[in-house]
Amino acid sequence: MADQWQREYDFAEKVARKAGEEIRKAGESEIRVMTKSCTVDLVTKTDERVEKIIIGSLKQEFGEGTHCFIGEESVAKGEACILTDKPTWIIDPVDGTTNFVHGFPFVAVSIAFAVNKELEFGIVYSCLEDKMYKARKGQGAFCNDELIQVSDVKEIKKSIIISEHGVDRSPEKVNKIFSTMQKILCIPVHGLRGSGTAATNMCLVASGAVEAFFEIGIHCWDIAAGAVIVQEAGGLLLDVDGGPFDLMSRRMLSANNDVIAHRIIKEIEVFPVERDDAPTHRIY
Ligand SMILES: O=P(O)(O)OC[C@@]1(O)O[C@H](CO)[C@@H](O)[C@@H]1O
Ligand SMILES: [Mg+2]
Repeated sequence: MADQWQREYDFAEKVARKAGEEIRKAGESEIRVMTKSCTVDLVTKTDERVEKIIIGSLKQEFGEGTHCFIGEESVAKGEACILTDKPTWIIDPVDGTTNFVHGFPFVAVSIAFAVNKELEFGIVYSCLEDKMYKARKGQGAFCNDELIQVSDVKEIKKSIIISEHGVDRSPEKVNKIFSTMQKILCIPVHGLRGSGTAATNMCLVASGAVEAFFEIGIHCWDIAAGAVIVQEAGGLLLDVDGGPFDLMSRRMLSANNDVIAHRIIKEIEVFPVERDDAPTHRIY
């Protein structure tokens, strides 16, 4: 069916815009900060409220029980994080909560939709910049309705690379992350960056502002929407060891092309993380 999931896609954009408005408004008053897995893993009432608004709106539009949901804050409260073949929404209501709390201007709403474990579309609304990124499988990627494309740079020495350090601050992991960053910086690349939101980072790859973004320790809700956007903009997704991308593995490299991707992979010091769908999963 040609327009299957079109209604879901159109509605997701509306919901993302509404969620972004809520986040912008909430940022104007005092933000009450709480923590999740550790003292640097921040969450606010806005994260929880916006997730409820998104899931509530989707249930109202498409009917209770027809779709499954994986939402960051619902999982934090104990809901399952298992991707099945059923139509499933994968949601990060506020990607970049630390940025939101500090007034650092990159905060995104990330909404993806998967069927038979395949991502059908993704919406990333970078709400403080008012940039609506979206992509549907096979139909290209857009920012504010303009077609976007990854960069055509193939020389690593002419690239900008993004990575993030996450909230797990155990010295062994931090050492590996910074050792990887040091090696990449000293290739040398033009620069290293990080916006503080994985969803936005992926849109920066998709729109050609940077050549690659990789991270070990991200979650499916951080990257599901961005994954479609990067691929539809002509980029690729891989595991950080060069194997196939696995949404639930918490390991991801997105790049403009395979030359850049494999040059970065040579430098990445991989460390173990528990999968999102592991039965004993502890949220980081
Ligand atoms: O908790 P939040 O704000 O939704 O996630 C913020 C975030 O920085 O955490 C990831 C893990 O390091 C990031 O890359 C991701 O985008
Ligand atoms: Mg979040």
